[in-house]
Amino acid sequence: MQETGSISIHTENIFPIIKKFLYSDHEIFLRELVSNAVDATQKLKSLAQLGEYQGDLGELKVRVTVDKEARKITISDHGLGMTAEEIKKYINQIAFSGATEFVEQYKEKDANAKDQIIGQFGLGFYSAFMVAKEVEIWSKSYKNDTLTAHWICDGSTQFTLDEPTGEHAKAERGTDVVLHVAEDSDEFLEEARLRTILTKYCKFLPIPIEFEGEVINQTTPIWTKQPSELTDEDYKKFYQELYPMSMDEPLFWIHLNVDYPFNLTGILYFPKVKDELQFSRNKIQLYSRQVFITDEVKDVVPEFLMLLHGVIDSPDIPLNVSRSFLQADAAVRKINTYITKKVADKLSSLFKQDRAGYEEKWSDIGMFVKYGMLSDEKFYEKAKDFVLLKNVDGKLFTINEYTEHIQANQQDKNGNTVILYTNDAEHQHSFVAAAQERGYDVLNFDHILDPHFVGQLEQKLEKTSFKRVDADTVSKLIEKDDAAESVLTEEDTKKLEETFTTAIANPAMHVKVAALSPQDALVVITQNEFMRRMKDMQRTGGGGGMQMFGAFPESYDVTVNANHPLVAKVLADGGDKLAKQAFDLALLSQGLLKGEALTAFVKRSTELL
Ligand SMILES: Nc1ncnc2c1ncn2[C@@H]1O[C@H](COP(=O)(O)OP(=O)(O)OP(=O)(O)O)[C@@H](O)[C@H]1O
Repeated sequence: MQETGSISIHTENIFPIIKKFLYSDHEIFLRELVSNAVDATQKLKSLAQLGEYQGDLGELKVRVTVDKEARKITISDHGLGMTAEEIKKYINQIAFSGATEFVEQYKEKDANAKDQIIGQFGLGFYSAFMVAKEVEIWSKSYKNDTLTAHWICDGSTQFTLDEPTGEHAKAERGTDVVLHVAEDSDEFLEEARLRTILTKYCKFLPIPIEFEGEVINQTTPIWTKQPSELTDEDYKKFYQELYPMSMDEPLFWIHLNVDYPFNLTGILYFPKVKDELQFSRNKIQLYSRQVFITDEVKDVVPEFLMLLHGVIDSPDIPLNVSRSFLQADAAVRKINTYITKKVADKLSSLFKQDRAGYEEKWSDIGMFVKYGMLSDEKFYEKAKDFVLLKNVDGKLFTINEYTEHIQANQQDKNGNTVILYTNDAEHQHSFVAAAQERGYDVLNFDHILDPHFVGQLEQKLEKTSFKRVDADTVSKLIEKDDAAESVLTEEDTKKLEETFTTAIANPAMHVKVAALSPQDALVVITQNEFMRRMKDMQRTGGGGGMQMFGAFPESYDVTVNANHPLVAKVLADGGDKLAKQAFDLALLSQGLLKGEALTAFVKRSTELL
């Protein structure tokens, strides 16, 4: 048997679901109803432009009022209104949108209609029942000779509709939606609460919204204008309006404006960020046709750009967003890619057009750039030409400039370039100084992201490795052919190693004797680059397989310089005291000598004097 048919829905069952679960936040009822009122007004303006309405437009405001005593909230507009027939069609049929129908009907005549009308699902109106036990509509259509339509519904599937005349007739064109607020929604009868909601969602709606006698919105926010109409001051002023609490001016901004393959406008500001990873999320505000949706932009804006501030407005982002929806939405993915590209292009042009200005801002934008490179391959490809590396003298280089800069001096015997860095120039001063004495350059990688960044650069750059200055003795940092020869016999080498091992008496310190230059220190304490990096990564949340390295105890290499003039003394009788002293001095120079060991060292030094 084969049969086709249509699936039926029982309204009694589906209705509560729409009311309660469609929107997670009850406060958005106001956004929905004000949006409808704005739509009704925009539609009337369109009709007037097309000559289909020739009457007087009057003052096109949307008014919101609250009467706490009578437990009523009223949303009134002076828009196109509805006849009783239209209420039956648009309101009584859930999920039939008059907005969509209007756009369809007029899209040929009025190309802008699509961009101006907010509604699209035919569901928004019913969000009123999230806070109201009864909703009334009083409406009068713009069409000549129509009666007032009066609709009442208590949130069940029953409604009444009549066309009152005489004193009950509505005098003016437009619609009043009256909510009789339910007992459990008292909060929405508070003026302050309503004002907060209105300012949150309706601050930039294109039609004036009056609440308790005061217009609460700006109808043409600057992102809807052309960049050529705007001055730097306009952008800064708008920033201040968006973030009244912010003390700092933004560093620079990007005015977004696309209409193909999706629609998006907005302004993204680069704020001043201090060195630490201060993730001030929830800063970018997401709008759809000037209606605020959310400041949870996680899925629309790439993670690394969450530190940016500003607004994004896209009608392609549905109003009733839910997270899972956003993630899956193809338009949202495209927006994400577009924003990344725009930001990269902006940084690139700043870098090219004003290198000095760019360098000045580097301490603020460096983190965005590095984070972006780490989290987005496409961004890496663009940013590799404008990411800057800073050396210990404060000079900034691009990657290419830097490799050029150290080319002559910092190649090892296998032709690999070795980039030296410190993560704490003060702490590792003796190593930095030793490297500089050799004519090496040392980079400053002291940001929390830098261990990851170093890892990334090492993978990307060919024949290049990174070594922290304290990873080895200076002569071994970059291995050259001119290795010094040891002046010690094998027996003395062994004895020297034993003397030090006994004097140090710490299993975490691995003593080895090496032939360094006589000018180098007698003892150098280093930490293996690989192990240390793994530990660093683990500390900053490298996660996964990195965990195991954290469990290893700290371990250091203690290199004793076989060619140092003092070696003879250590090898002589009683040399262990000298060995201990030399080891402590090495610890001291790295800030590793503390507590009891430090006291003992001071005491021993005094005795020696
Ligand atoms: N104040 C109003 N004036 C005139 N018509 C209105 C008004 N409010 C609602 N309508 C009509 O009722 C229809 C349904 O409204 P509803 O809010 O449920 O859906 P929508 O606005 O079309 O879409 P969305 O679910 O995206 O908000 C609207 O499309 C419109 O035709």
